[in-house]
Amino acid sequence: MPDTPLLDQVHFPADTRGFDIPQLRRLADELRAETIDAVSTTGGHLGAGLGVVELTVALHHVFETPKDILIWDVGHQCYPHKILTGRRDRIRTLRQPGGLSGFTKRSESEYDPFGAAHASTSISAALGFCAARDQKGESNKVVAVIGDGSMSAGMAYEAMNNAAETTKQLVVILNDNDMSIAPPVGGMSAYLAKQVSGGAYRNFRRFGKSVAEHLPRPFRNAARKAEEYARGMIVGGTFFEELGFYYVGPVDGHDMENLVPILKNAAAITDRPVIVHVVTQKGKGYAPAESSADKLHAVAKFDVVSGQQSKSISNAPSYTKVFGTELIKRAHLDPSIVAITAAMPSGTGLDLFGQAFPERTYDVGIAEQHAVTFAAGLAADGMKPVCAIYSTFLQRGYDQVVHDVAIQSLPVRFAMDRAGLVGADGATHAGSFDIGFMGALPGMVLMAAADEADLAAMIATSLEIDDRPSAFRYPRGDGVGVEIPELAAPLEIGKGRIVREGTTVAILSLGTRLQESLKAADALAARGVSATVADARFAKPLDADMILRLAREHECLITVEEGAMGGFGAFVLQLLAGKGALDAGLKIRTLCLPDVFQDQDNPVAMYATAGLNAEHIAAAALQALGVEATRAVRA
Ligand SMILES: Cc1ncc(C[n+]2csc(CCOP(=O)(O)OP(=O)(O)O)c2C)c(N)n1
Ligand SMILES: CC(=O)[C@@H](O)[C@H](O)COP(=O)(O)O
Ligand SMILES: [Mg+2]
Repeated sequence: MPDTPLLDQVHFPADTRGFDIPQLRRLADELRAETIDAVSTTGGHLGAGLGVVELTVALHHVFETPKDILIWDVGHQCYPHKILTGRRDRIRTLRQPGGLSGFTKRSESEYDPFGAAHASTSISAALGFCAARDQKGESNKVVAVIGDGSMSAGMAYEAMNNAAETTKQLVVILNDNDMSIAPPVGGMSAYLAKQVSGGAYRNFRRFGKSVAEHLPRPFRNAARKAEEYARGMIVGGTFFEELGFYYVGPVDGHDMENLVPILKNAAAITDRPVIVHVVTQKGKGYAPAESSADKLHAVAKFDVVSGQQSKSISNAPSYTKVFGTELIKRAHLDPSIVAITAAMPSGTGLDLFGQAFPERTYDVGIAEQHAVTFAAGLAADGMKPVCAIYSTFLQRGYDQVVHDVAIQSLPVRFAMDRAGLVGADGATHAGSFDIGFMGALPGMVLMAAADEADLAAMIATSLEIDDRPSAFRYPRGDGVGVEIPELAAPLEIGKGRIVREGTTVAILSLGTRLQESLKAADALAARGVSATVADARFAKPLDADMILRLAREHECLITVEEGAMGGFGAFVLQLLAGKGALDAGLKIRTLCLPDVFQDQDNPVAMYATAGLNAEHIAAAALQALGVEATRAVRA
C-alpha cells in the first residue's frame, strides 16, 4: 500500500523492524508532522521532541523495545516516542486531566520503563535496570537518552562515574542539540561543541566523504560508516573514554542512513558501556521552531501554518515578571546583590536581570545542588545572593540548603517560583512541599506572597535579612492586579496582618489563598456566620501573638495553604498545642493540598486548587461549627 501513510501501519515499534532506511526516513517525516499537529492542539513541549524524531524512529527500530529498555531524560521530548508506542490515539489528550502525561510515565505504558521530568536522572535509572538484568542473567540492552543540557547536572556524572564498574549493557545516547532551555552553559557544553566542530572531526568528515563519493555505489555506504567510526576514534570523546565508555561520534542525529548502522553497532558492543554522541537540532523540521531563540521549547496551542500561539492575555503581570523587575530595582541600589539561576533564566525572570546586570547574573546550568552551595559561598563572602529556583527543582538542592546554608546561617535569599500547583506539568513540577521542607529549618525566614504587591515587599524584606537564610514563595501565573509601590517597604519579620475583622470564625490564610479566604468570609456572612480573615505572610517565624489571639477570640480557626500536609497548618497546630490553646476546645481545621500527587491520574488538584477554594473553606468552617451546610456554600 504505497500511498498509505507508514505511520498508519505502525502501532508499535515492532511494526518498523522490517522497514528499510527510506521507509524509516518516510516514517520520521510523517511522525514529525503528526507531532507538530498534535502539539498545536494541546500545547506543551515542542522543540525537544522535533529534534529527536529520527533518533526515536531509529532507536525503536534498532533496539527491541520494550524488552530492551529505553529511558528518556527529562522526558519532555517523548511525544514522538509516545506516538510510536501505541499512544497515537491519545496524543491529543496530552497534559490534560485524565489524559497522557507530558513526560514519560510508568503507569502509562510498558514503553515508559521509568518516569522523568526532572533532568539528569536517566543514566542512574538505566544503571539500575542494567544491574537488575545482570542479577537476573538477562542480556537485554538498556538505553538512556540524555540531552547536552541535562549533562550539566552532577547526578549525570555520579552515574557516568559508576557505569563502567556496574555494567556492560548500557548505551547512553547523548542528544547534543547545543541547547538547554536557553543556550547551554559550562565546560561540558564547550567540550561537546569542540568535539563537533573540532578540526579532526571536520577533516575526517571531508576525508571520509571524499573517499565515499569516489567509490562505486554499493561500497559508498560502507565507506561512510567507516568514516563515522574513524571519526569517533580520531576525535574521540576522551573524557567519556576515561570513564570507561566506548565513545562513538559525533554522529548526525537526523541522518537515518548513518544513525541506524551506528546504533546497531553500538548495540553489539558487549565489553563496556557505550556513549553515542548524536548531534541534533532542537525544533528540527518546523520553521517557527528552528527560527525561535528557544526553539519553541514550550508552547501554548498554536496555528501550524503561522506558528502563532494562542496565549491568554492578563491585565496583571506574572509573579515571575514582578520578581525580575523588583530585583532589578533593588540591584540598582545595592551592588552586593547577585542572582543565580539553574538553567532557567526566562522561567525565573532572571533573563531580565541578566540583561540589566550581566556581570551579576550566574546561570550554573542544570545544577541546583551547585547553585545553592555556590550561593552560600557568595553569601559567606559578603554578597547578597538571590537564588531563583522553582520550588520543585529546589528539592534537588535540599541537602545543600540544610548543610551549606541553614546550619551556617548564611543569608542566601531563595526565590521559590512555581510554588503550589502548576497545572499541566503535573506532579513532577508541583511546588507542593517547600513550606514543609524550608519551614522545618531552624533560623529560616519563610514568606508566602498573597499577591504581587506582597511579593515586592517580601523581596525587600529578604534583601534586608543579612544574618540567616530567607525564602519567599509565589505561584506560577499572573498576579491579581493590585498596585505595586515604586519601592515596596520591607515587612516586619514574623508579623501577619488582619485583613477583615469578624467574631466567630478565624480564617488564617498563607499566600495566594487570601482572595479565596475573603470570598469564604462573604459566603459565611451570607449564612449569618461572622469571620475574621488573617494573612499569615510568614510560615516561619509564625506570628504567634496574632495566632494565639485568633484562637482565644474565635470559636473556630481554619488554616489554608497551597502546600502539602506537614506545612503551615502543621506549624500552627504545633504552636497552639504547645501553648495549650487547644485545651479550651477550639474547633480547628487545617486545609492543605490532598495527600496525593497531582497529575493526569489525579486531576482533582491539577487545575483546581484541590479543595482550597472559597466554598471549601466556608464548608469546613460550617462543618467545624456543626452548622450543616444544607446546600453547597456558594462563594
Ligand atoms: C532538575 C531540573 N532542573 C531544571 C529543569 C527544567 N528543564 C527542563 S528541560 C531543560 C533543558 C534540558 O536541556 P537538554 O537536556 O539539553 O534537553 P533539550 O531540551 O535540549 O532536548 C530544563 C533546564 C528540569 N526539568 N529538571
Ligand atoms: C520540561 C521542564 O521541566 C520545563 O520546561 C518546565 O516545564 C517549565 O515549567 P514552566 O512552564 O512553569 O516554566
Ligand atoms: Mg539540549
